Amino acid sequence: MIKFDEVHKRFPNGTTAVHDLSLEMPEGQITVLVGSSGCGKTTTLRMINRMVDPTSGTIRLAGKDILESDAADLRRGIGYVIQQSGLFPHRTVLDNVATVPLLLGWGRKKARSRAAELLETVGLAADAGKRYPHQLSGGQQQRVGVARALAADPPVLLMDEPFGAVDPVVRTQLQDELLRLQKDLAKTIVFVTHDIDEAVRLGDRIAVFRTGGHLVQCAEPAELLARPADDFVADFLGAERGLKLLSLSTLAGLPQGPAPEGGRWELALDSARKPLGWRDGDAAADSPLLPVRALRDGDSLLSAVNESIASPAGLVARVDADGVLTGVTARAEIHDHAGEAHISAGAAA
Ligand SMILES: Nc1ncnc2c1ncn2[C@@H]1O[C@H](COP(=O)(O)OP(=O)(O)OP(=O)(O)O)[C@@H](O)[C@H]1O
Repeated sequence: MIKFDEVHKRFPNGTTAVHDLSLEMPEGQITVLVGSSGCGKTTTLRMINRMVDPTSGTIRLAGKDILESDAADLRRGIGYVIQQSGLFPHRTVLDNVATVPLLLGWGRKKARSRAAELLETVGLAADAGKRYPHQLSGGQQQRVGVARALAADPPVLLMDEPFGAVDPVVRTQLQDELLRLQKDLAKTIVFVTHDIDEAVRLGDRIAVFRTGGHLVQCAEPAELLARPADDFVADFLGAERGLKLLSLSTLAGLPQGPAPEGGRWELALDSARKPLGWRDGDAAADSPLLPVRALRDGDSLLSAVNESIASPAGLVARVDADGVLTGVTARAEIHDHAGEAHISAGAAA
């Protein structure tokens, strides 16, 4: 969908922000650009909607050289989301989202009804539309920013550190929301972050840059984690690279056995057979239960490793979609499986 061919950007002050970049961003996928500060991610992004023009090289969008398009026309097909949401402070949230449809001549009523629909799509209550941006939390403002970028239904979405300014819990919610939206919308998304966990979570492909605007490696997350191209990429991925890889596999397929009975640890269940906690047979009868975090098949192998360490019984409780116990899996089994998952990711890469 987007193709960079030997693209170079040198600013008038002599800084080379992007160095001979050749990179493809496939249609309907999320390509994440990562790298430390100043390595050229934002410049790369802004060249796609012609906020910055390359010094040399070609960028094609759906096969067409973007320099041949009128910049305003080009931008109509490209949504843009930035860190501070960039909302107009004196317009209501609804009117902020309706901005582009109004510019496209949709008429006020249609533009507003589209805006209201989008606010719901991004998980905001209808009354949020009547408020002004400063009356919303940072996370809510980011949702409005996403809604506004989607307003004209552009095939391409550029997102520059969109969730950088919110706390980790809200950030995870926004990431989940984006993945949920993307399942239905299948936009071509280019997403800039310097958070490698965010990149692994969101990216279909991850492009790692280093200072001077050099692309070092572009690969699917599992390949990147299993086979970093060099020490720079390995360092950037961090010492927990093996654990991050486990975040990409799920528990599905891991055998489970019956919950233990008669030993020291017993799983307390409610009347619907949902796990309540671990009962310690050696403790006084009225002792509180120890916490259990039951996992579903779709949960990651990383959360299973974590729970297997946290579980006093060394067992992970497994539940179905309704939270009802299906069985337990032992710590050793999970660790063996995690090791195998790691080896096969390396071999497949
Ligand atoms: N308009 C400009 N004029 C001169 N130099 C610029 C300009 N814009 C960016 N640069 C420089 O180009 C390099 C790349 O900047 P860019 O913003 O693309 O990096 P980045 O990877 O997005 O960084 P960050 O993560 O800090 O946002 C930096 O050295 C920056 O100082």
